Amino acid sequence: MRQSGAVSNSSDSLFIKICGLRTEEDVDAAVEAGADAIGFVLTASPRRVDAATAARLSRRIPEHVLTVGVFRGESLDDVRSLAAESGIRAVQLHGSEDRDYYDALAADGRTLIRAAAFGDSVPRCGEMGEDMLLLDAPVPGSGMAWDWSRMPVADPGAQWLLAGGLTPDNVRNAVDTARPWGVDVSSGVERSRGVKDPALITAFVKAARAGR
Ligand SMILES: O=C(O)c1ccccc1N[C@@H]1O[C@H](COP(=O)(O)O)[C@@H](O)[C@H]1O
Repeated sequence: MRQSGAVSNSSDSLFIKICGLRTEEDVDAAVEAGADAIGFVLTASPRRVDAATAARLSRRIPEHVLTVGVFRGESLDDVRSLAAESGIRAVQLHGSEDRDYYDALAADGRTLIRAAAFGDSVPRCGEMGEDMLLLDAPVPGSGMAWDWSRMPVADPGAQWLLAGGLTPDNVRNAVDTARPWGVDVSSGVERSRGVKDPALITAFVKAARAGR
């Protein structure tokens, strides 16, 4: 792994990313609960924030928590300028970006997360030079789950995150079944679409790490 993108878990346990945060209250809840990464959606979504808001919220986040910008289909120039303006350290890409695109962001020193839908062929972490691979449902941010039970027979490589339809109620079973390096959640910690619930954020982190 590139040194610039090196990522470690805060507690040598499951890596936990909470995504789509928009308020100070939600950011504080995620940090206090022990999240390893916090995501800001900088692309079209009910959870979208502008770069200035992401920058303001990022200033509340301690250094050991990775700040992530989520993108889908933006040009390289747009991602670069939004990442610089918001001050996020990692970039999560949901589009069909090519290797040159990844390499350019890596050269900027960004940690890279490649998002892919789980399908017939399982992608491997690092194929595009990314630091983490996120395996998600076909529609990201929809709250829809996929068949995690297929994961023990597939091998996506070291630092892969399970996403798609996770909740405080199902995350422990999902982790025990699929054995990911980390998990990522958005819809499952919301009281309504795009509106996070701090109590659900706390419950998610607690449930994900239960017994660890
Ligand atoms: O949250 C969104 O609206 C979104 C938009 C565009 C790309 C990704 C998005 N979210 C990502 O979706 C997964 C899982 O979400 P969920 O828990 O099933 O709602 C997560 O990685 C988000 O970062």
